Amino acid sequence: MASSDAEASVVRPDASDLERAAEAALRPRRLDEFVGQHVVRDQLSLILDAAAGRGKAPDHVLLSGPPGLGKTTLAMIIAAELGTSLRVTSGPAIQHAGDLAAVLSSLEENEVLFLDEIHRLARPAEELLYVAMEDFRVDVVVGKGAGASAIPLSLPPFTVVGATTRAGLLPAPLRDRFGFTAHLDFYSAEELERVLSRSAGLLGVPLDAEAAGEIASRSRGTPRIANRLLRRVRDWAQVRGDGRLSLEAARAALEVYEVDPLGLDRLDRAVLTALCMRFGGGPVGLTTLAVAVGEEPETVETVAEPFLVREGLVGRTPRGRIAMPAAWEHLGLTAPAASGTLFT
Ligand SMILES: Nc1ncnc2c1ncn2[C@@H]1O[C@H](COP(=O)(O)OP(=O)(O)OP(=O)(O)O)[C@@H](O)[C@H]1O
Repeated sequence: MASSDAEASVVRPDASDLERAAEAALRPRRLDEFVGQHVVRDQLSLILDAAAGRGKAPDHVLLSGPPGLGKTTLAMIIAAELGTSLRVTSGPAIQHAGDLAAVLSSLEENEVLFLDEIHRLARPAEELLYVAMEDFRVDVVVGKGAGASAIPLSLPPFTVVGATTRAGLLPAPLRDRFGFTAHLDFYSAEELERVLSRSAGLLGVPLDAEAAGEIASRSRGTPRIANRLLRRVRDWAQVRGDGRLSLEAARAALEVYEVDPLGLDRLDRAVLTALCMRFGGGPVGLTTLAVAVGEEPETVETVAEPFLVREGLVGRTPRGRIAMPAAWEHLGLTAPAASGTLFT
């Protein structure tokens, strides 16, 4: 998604470059500051303590889950807890196997290599990565064609932390090279309230408990969105209020940014409205639906749809997308009697 799209909406879970800079200040630095995800935290803490006790690099770690739930944050925490540095790259940034070989061969002992969007690595780079992760070796190919030969180059021990929003797209041989795989889940409203009160403390703004509750309930279970909404409420309180982040300030600011009580934004509502009003509740194909709302199919599928499906507003069927009863209700519309047959 283009960064301009991300900046245009406060509730999309992706982050633009500007957004990332604002986020950096709010990132938890250590495992005990990381809110929620208790099981993952506990498992990770065992792995890190054991590795520290042995004085060795821990197993490779794969983190999966939707955007904005803390994968990058956890990778940084892993490096910090191990007292080592973090090298960051991503699947799309690696065009050729040689690019990855260059990164791997410059790693220092026990460093952590964060590979974001690992499902987007090109196949030759993926194959090079298997060997590097398993045998701590890269084969540097010299020459071309029949005269080409591979010179093995040993690497110091290191840990790969891979992150993906699409774990299902990872080929099994790559998945198998990770000794620990964790799936991050959406956060509860109570956990998001804790994220918000920590962030408000760091920003030095007074956040009322009711306001924290209101923002949390409209944050789509996502800390990145919670922090973003907090900053927008802070702006409102500073410019139009008395500086205090009260319930009133939260509601007024969220109205200005068109975040509705479920946390839906303009694109979500456009999708629901098109589904119900133009297509009678569906089923309708993704491409047709995307044209109707003036967006790319990929944006509708990866940005709007997961949350709408999770909230039970949209259903996916082999014949296309359908509006669920909750969608009609949310828009204040009455479902046509015939649409009931879609669910039987
Ligand atoms: N468990 C948490 N506790 C407190 N803050 C969190 C937590 N998880 C995420 N955050 C906040 O949310 C922001 C987004 O997190 P992060 O960048 O780690 O997400 P991500 O899963 O890597 O997203 P993407 O896949 O889009 O890169 C961080 O800046 C951090 O402030």
